[in-house]
Amino acid sequence: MTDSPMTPPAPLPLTILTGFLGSGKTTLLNRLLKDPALQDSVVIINEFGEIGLDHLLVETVDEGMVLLSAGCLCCTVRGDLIATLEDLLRKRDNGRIMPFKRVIIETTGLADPAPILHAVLYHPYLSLRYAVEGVVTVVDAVNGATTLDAHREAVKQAAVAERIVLSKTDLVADESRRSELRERLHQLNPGATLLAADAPAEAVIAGGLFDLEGRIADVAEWLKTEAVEEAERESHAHQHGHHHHHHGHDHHHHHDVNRHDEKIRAFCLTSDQPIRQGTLDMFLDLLRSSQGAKLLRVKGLVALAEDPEHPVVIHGVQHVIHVPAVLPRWPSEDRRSRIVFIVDDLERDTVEKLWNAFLGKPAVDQPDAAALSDNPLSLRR
Ligand SMILES: Nc1nc2c(ncn2[C@@H]2O[C@H](COP(=O)(O)OP(=O)(O)OP(=O)(O)O)[C@@H](O)[C@H]2O)c(=O)[nH]1
Repeated sequence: MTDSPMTPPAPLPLTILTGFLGSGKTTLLNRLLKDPALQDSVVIINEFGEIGLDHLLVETVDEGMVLLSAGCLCCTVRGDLIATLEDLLRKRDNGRIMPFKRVIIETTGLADPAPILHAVLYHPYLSLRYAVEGVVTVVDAVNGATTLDAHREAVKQAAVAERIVLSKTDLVADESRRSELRERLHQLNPGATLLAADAPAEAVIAGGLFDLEGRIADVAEWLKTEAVEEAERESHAHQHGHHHHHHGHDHHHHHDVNRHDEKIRAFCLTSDQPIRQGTLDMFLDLLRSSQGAKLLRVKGLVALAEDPEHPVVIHGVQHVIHVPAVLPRWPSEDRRSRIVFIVDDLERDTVEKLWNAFLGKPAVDQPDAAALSDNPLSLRR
């Protein structure tokens, strides 16, 4: 297919690579960039990330930008990430740099990936030219648990990830320690795919919403609603289980009430009926304005009543909820609208009530308007 002046060019996949200080981001990236699948990538490293990419450098193409051996460009951002992303597009469009096919942003270890996601998703032009594939978070198997206990940034990085790469497992001989960390990460972010440090490049960087050719890949994989729903059932059963052994039994599970990740949870809301565009917009807008800071991540696939054949993909981070893409078709037989929420200190119930109210669904614990007026015992005549 050739691009005519009328059709906008296909958006370039963009991946955000994050992970706590020293977790192994650069090590992973160095390995990935040698993979042919990631040729023609641009890597953007922010100003604190001055790590040893030097041995890969072959040629300086522009100020602050270097050509890596594997056909990747690398640039270090000192200022504005937005300006850099725009500049890269301009140079690519003018043929001044290679026609890169993908952008990878490596953040500093203390970064919250949310503002980076915001920057791209909310930008009127960048959001058209870049397709955010998601966040890849590196978690170090040696220090992972301690870091999660001590730093909320690390918990957030893991909570918003599409994929979590476990590094340094070679340094942890004790399998039970490794599986404990895996279990904790799964509780924190049931939708994330857990990968080994030597996982193939495509699995780490792509495999999200878009594949390496920029085509829409497996949205179900991206949403992972089943994993989220299952984790919800488990945690529900777990809570109920606790009520039954109230009489001073030891608890097998050690619960630290101060643990950062206890308040971060994921859940999934669905609807069998297509939703009117206006209703969806109002729901998301009200949620965003009332709970914005607590919405670490919102992602979904929604059937609109106006055009049920073409589902829309919802992408949101905290105060910004963006509708970047209308899919050409449903990715599977399942045509339910599904929205996955990753929230911080926000009850499922709060969001669900709002959702039900907007969709006109009767709430479970309170009768809807019709039930009230039809009820013979109701005081209304
Ligand atoms: N044994 C082992 N060492 C690793 C692994 N991954 C990274 N390392 C080592 O961990 C140290 C930190 O790795 P980096 O890749 O620099 O970590 P980073 O996340 O980029 O670090 P910052 O950018 O400084 O936050 C280095 O000494 C790496 O060699 C791994 O899977 N196994």
